[in-house]
Amino acid sequence: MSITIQVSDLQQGYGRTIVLKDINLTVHNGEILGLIGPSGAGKTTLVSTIMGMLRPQKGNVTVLGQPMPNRQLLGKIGYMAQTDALYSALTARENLNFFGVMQGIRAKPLKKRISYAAGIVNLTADLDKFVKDYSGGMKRRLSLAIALVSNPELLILDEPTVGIDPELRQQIWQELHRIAQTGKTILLTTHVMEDAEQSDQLMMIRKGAAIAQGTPAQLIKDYHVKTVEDVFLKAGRNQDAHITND
Ligand SMILES: Nc1ncnc2c1ncn2[C@@H]1O[C@H](COP(=O)(O)OP(=O)(O)OP(=O)(O)O)[C@@H](O)[C@H]1O
Repeated sequence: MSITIQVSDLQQGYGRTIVLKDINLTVHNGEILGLIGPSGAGKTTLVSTIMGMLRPQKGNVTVLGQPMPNRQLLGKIGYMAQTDALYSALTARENLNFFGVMQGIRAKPLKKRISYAAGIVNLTADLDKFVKDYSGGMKRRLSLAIALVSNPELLILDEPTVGIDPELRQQIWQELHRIAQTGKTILLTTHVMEDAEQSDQLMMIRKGAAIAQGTPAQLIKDYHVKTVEDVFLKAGRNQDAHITND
């Protein structure tokens, strides 16, 4: 297995504010890494740094062996942001087409990829509706379809399952596992424990620090608890005890 993402001794923040400290992370191809943590923990900041949208304050980030930021790699990364960046005056199909063309996909394969991506997120019947008439959940699904359209080496999904019903969530997870099995790497952020349980590897972030890392099964074993949620709660208590003792 080769390494898709390598983060070494990362410190990141905005201006003088430090948001993340001492972050080390290795994600291999074919793996799904779940970043889990409470609101404001620094998940999006880490994802943005891996994408190359933010330059590390300290430390290094490489993606597919290249130091980030690196514009040339953007074509190999599919990104679903937390807030939907869609053209509401266009139809869903036109949005998919636009982003596909931006990624350099030729017309014939793009048509196929649009059918595939729309199918995964159950939007086939709504492809020709204007995005302004979409519900919030439909917009999330369309954003996910856009991230899937180019079949990228690395798929980065910021809270992909928000506003998505349990049945469709299951279907999306099946597809994410299938994509990973083809050797692609997936990084996603979530608040949802079911998503965490589905990930191959987890990184729990709280108050800007990585408080636990490993496979869900290993973490449950190491923390002597029954669920991933319990791991998170216990790791959080340990962190607070450390902060109080320092
Ligand atoms: N552009 C910015 N300028 C200044 N501070 C920021 C900026 N973006 C985020 N922050 C701060 O950085 C911290 C981490 O934010 P971040 O969005 O990374 O958290 P998160 O874990 O993704 O949260 P959520 O789950 O709510 O999306 C927060 O305190 C936030 O206020």
